[in-house]
Amino acid sequence: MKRKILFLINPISGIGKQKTIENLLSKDFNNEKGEYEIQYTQHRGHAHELSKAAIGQFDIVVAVGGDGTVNEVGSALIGSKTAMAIIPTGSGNGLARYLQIPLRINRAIQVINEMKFKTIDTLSVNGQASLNVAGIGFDAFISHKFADIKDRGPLGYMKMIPKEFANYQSQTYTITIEGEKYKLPAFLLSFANSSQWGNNVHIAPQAKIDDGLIDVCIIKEFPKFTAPALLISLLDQSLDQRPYDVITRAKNIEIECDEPMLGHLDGEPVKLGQKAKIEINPLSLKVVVPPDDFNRNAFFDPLNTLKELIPPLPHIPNLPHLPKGLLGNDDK
Ligand SMILES: Nc1ncnc2c1ncn2[C@@H]1O[C@H](COP(=O)(O)OP(=O)(O)OP(=O)(O)O)[C@@H](O)[C@H]1O
Repeated sequence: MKRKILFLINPISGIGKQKTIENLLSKDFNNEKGEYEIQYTQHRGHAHELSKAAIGQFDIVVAVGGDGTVNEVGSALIGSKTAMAIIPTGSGNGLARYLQIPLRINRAIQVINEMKFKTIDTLSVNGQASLNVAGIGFDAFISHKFADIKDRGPLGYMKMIPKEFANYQSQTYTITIEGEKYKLPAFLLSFANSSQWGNNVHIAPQAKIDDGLIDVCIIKEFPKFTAPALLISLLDQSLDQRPYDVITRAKNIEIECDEPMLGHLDGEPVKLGQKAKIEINPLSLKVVVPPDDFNRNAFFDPLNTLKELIPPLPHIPNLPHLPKGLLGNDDK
């Protein structure tokens, strides 16, 4: 069966890799599997509008961009039969990396040729969708700053984060997880559907995208000189082993704060007000993923080969409640 595919290209995402896509599509897209159309997004929100209009007209909408573009496309397709595919050309590409979609455009096109589908969970934050990771606190503050700069790409983040970190003040939040309330100062609160923000920075190393649960990560206020240890644990996927931070799983979370909260949905800045309600929407979005042996059959990649030699971390069981000892009863 030939499928109808719409490529939506965000021309400002990342560092401009997407400029080669029309050439690569004419070379690498398998015309026996489908026929495609291409549209370029013209403004923020345009990919969402075009994706909504594509439901019933197209079988697959391809987000060619970063997590912001993926959020716009995926949020429009939730609950529909139209699937989302990704060609990662953004700055972080968190969801694409989690789903093991190659970062090289020609390889990502070959994934689409394979037409393998999977259904994933999505999150809702005050009624707005997040597909990868949503958050409140320092990461949200960075997403608001990043939205205003022209210097995109991973380097843009690397320049901005240390500068903003030096002056950032943690806020106190009241957190209700599955009916239990906690009050504490936190550097950031993350609500993870996949395991990573992007660029292989893992906020929730054990998160599974189809388990019907949100991995809630609370990074408590900490002395700034201990930041390198936190950074290492984010990079080597060991945040869940640090005694200072809390990762638990839940279907519903409520966050309250005396000040209006800045939030982000997949890296896109949002204003949340003084109350945020986060819920899981289980198995609500159809996506295109690589077949199991796709990356194994790729050309020899020494870094990937090395990664495969490292045994995976054991899967932690679901934790119904926050470990109270960690937060201290005075915080309740
Ligand atoms: N033509 C356009 N002009 C300006 N902004 C656009 C245009 N098309 C899309 N956008 C917006 O660009 C923003 C950034 O896109 P995207 O998130 O895909 O890239 P990125 O930020 O470089 O990558 P990542 O999210 O992976 O870090 C999104 O908010 C999107 O809505």
